[in-house]
Formats: sequence, structure tokens, C-alpha cells
Amino acid sequence: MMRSISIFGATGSVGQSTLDLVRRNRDEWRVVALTANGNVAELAALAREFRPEVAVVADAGCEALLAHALAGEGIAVAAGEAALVEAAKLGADVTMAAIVGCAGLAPTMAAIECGKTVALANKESLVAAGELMMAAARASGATILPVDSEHNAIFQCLSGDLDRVAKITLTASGGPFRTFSHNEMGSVTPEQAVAHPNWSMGAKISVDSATMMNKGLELIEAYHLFPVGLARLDIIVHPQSVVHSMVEYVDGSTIAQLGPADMRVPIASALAWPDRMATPCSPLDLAKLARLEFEAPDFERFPALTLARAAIAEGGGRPAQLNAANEVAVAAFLDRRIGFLDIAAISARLFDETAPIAPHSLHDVFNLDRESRARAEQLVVTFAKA
Ligand SMILES: NC(=O)C1=CN([C@@H]2O[C@H](COP(=O)(O)OP(=O)(O)OC[C@H]3O[C@@H](n4cnc5c(N)ncnc54)[C@H](OP(=O)(O)O)[C@@H]3O)[C@@H](O)[C@H]2O)C=CC1
Ligand SMILES: CC(=O)[C@@H](O)[C@H](O)COP(=O)(O)O
Ligand SMILES: [Mn+2]
Repeated sequence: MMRSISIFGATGSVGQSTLDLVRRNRDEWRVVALTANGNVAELAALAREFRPEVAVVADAGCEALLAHALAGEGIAVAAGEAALVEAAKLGADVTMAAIVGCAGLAPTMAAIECGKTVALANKESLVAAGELMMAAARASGATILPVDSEHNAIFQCLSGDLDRVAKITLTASGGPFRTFSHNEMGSVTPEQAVAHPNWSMGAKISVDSATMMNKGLELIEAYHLFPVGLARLDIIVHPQSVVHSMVEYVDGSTIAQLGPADMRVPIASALAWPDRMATPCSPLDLAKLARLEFEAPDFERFPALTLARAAIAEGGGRPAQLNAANEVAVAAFLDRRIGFLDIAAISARLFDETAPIAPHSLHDVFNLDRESRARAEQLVVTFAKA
């Protein structure tokens, strides 16, 4: 049976992996919307290939360029943040939420409010508005399918009542600086930070993996998706990224999901759920791998992990503040305005200076996000001078 799909963040790493699977199963999918921020050339090429109803650029300044690129193609063109939300409201059977950052929050919420299936890669939106997003899904009857590899793994490992879950353990690769000392991390470059040892991903999430803020954000993500409470959520470093996460049950059984480090595996799991679909990914060769290693995370060298735990424990707006500060700091690091160690330090400073005011609406989340970004930008200037 043919289903419809919209892909928000179509030009990105997750977006492209999703479209690769759609391309291989072209007769099964009708594409409703494809979106990008400002990469007009790539979005136009994808639109010509996949023939969506609408192509949307978030950057309103790119509308004319996109309209020109798609002139005569019979594909509607729109631009701006409101247009992203309108595209989400078209209510495709499956919406792939793959915009990076809190910029994905409004369209993801709009898709959830349609009550259909949302394949969620955009972890920052869940981190910033977890309670509101899960409540919106309950109210609309939407199904949120986790795409983030760890959460997709946990989703695949979970069965039965959450009361019978003793512990959910997220695996972390440890990133490119897993064995670096604090001093060594002080002088790493953006090029080193984006060079993930196992995964090919966008720049922002790659830096998050390097600081291990990615695992911190994923802890918050898991806290909302799988409500077992913070005490039953754990992180273990597993440098090979073969075991993508695991669930331990009260009877002593631990169920883990393993697979190649290729996002097409969890994306396929979400697109086909509750069925399965084939992917071109090479299966694991365990004999060749020979060894799977595990080690405890180092909270001293990776303070982002402590910040994320504190954000959950303190609650309220803390996760939204943490996410906003981190987004600003990562962008500043990639621009070479601050050093690598300043990324977590800026979030920590923002925590010290502010209270965790609870957002009661999406409007509150956007305000908190905006205020936290403004303060984080000031901190970037202070840290850059130091
Ligand atoms: N990459 C991966 O393997 C994984 C990613 N994730 C999560 O998935 C999400 C996407 O990650 P990834 O694909 O790596 O990111 P990329 O940077 O590769 O792609 C980001 C996408 O979002 C679009 N975008 C960027 N800024 C905006 C904005 N302000 N408004 C609207 N659209 C915007 C980009 O458009 P343009 O190209 O025009 O800039 C692009 O399509 C993130 O939340 C990440 O944490 C989760 C697990 C794995
Ligand atoms: C592919 C994926 O889901 C990423 O979040 C990946 O897991 C990053 O790896 P680490 O954060 O474990 O280094
Ligand atoms: Mn992940």
C-alpha cells in the first residue's frame, strides 16, 4: 500500500539517508513535502527527483531562488518558518523530523498535532519541549517513532510493562576525544571534533558527540520517550558503536539491539514499523569485529553528561536552557570563536546564573529558548576574550 511522507531537513544527513530508502522503494511512497534551510540547489534537485507537493526553505530570503530553480515543475514553493509549519500540517502518513536544532520544534509539533506518525530524529525539539511534545502526542493520538539510533534500539528492545524494566542503558561511542586528557581537549580543532570515529553525520551532532553532550541530550530524550525515571537510565561507553543500546529486565535478561553504524538501519525500522524493510547496509561480521568493548563514562572529562543529568533532575526549563546554550556554543566553536572546552562551560555558566523556570506552553519554550540563546551569545563573547 502506498503511503505518504514528508521530510523536514531533507538536505541533511538524516534527510538524505531517508530519501535513499524512499528512492529504493519509489512505488511505495508519495512525497508530500521536502524542506531545507537555505541549500536551494540540493533541495531543488531532490524536489525534481521526488516530486513533492511542496518544497519549503526556512530561510525566507531563499524563496525567489527556489521558485526560479523549480519554475515550470508543478511543485509549490514556500519559504519561512510559518511555511514549514503549514507544510507539517499537510499531515503526511509519516513525517520525518530531521531538522537540526530547536528550529525543528514548531514543524515537529505541528506534525504531531496531525495525529499521524512522526519519525523523530530532531532530538533538540524533544529536549526543549519534552513534556509538551509527549502530551501533544497523547492528545492527538500521534505515534512518535524514535529514529535516533539509541532510542530506536531501545524501542526495538522494549516489550511489556515498563515496571518490568530494571534499567535502560544508552551506549556512547565516546566520540573522537574519548581517550584525550582535559588539556589535550583544550586545543582540538573543529575539523578534529567533526571527525566521528564511527558515524557520518551533520556538523552539530558530530560536535555534540565529541563533547558527549549528544549523550546528555539523548538521556533527556530517553527520559521522555521511555518514562522509567532518571534512576533507571544509564550510559555506557562502547567505542565500536555496534550495540546501539539495551534494556535490562527485572528477571536479569538484557536485550540489546546491534547493527552497522548506518542511520539507514534505524530509519528503515521507523519507516517500516511494525513491519521490516530491506536496506543496502552490510550486515555485521561479528567474527571480523572480534571484540566489543565497554567502559564507564568519565563525568570529569565530559561535564556535559553531568549537566544533562542535572537538567533532568532540576526539570522545568532546564533542558530547554541547556539545549539553547549548547546550540549557540557549538556554532561558536565551529566558527572558531571559542575553544572546545568552552562549549560545556558556557552551558554550566548559564545554569549557575539562571533558575529553571517551567515552560507551560510552546510560546514559553520559544521565549526561554530565545532568552537562553541571547545570554549564551554574551557568554561566547566573554569566553572568546578570556
Ligand atoms: N546525522 C545523524 O546520523 C543523526 C542525526 N540525528 C539528529 O537528526 C537531526 C538532523 O541531524 P543531521 O541530519 O546530522 O543534520 P544536518 O546538519 O546534516 O542537516 C540538517 C538539516 O536541517 C536543515 N536546517 C538547518 N537549520 C535549519 C533551520 N534553522 N530551519 C529549518 N531547517 C534547518 C538543513 O537545511 P540546509 O541543508 O539547507 O542547511 C538540513 O536539511 C539532528 O537533530 C540530529 O541530532 C540523530 C541521530 C543521528
Ligand atoms: C547515529 C546516532 O544516533 C548518533 O547519535 C550517534 O550515536 C552518535 O554517537 P555518540 O554520541 O555515541 O558518539
Ligand atoms: Mn544517537
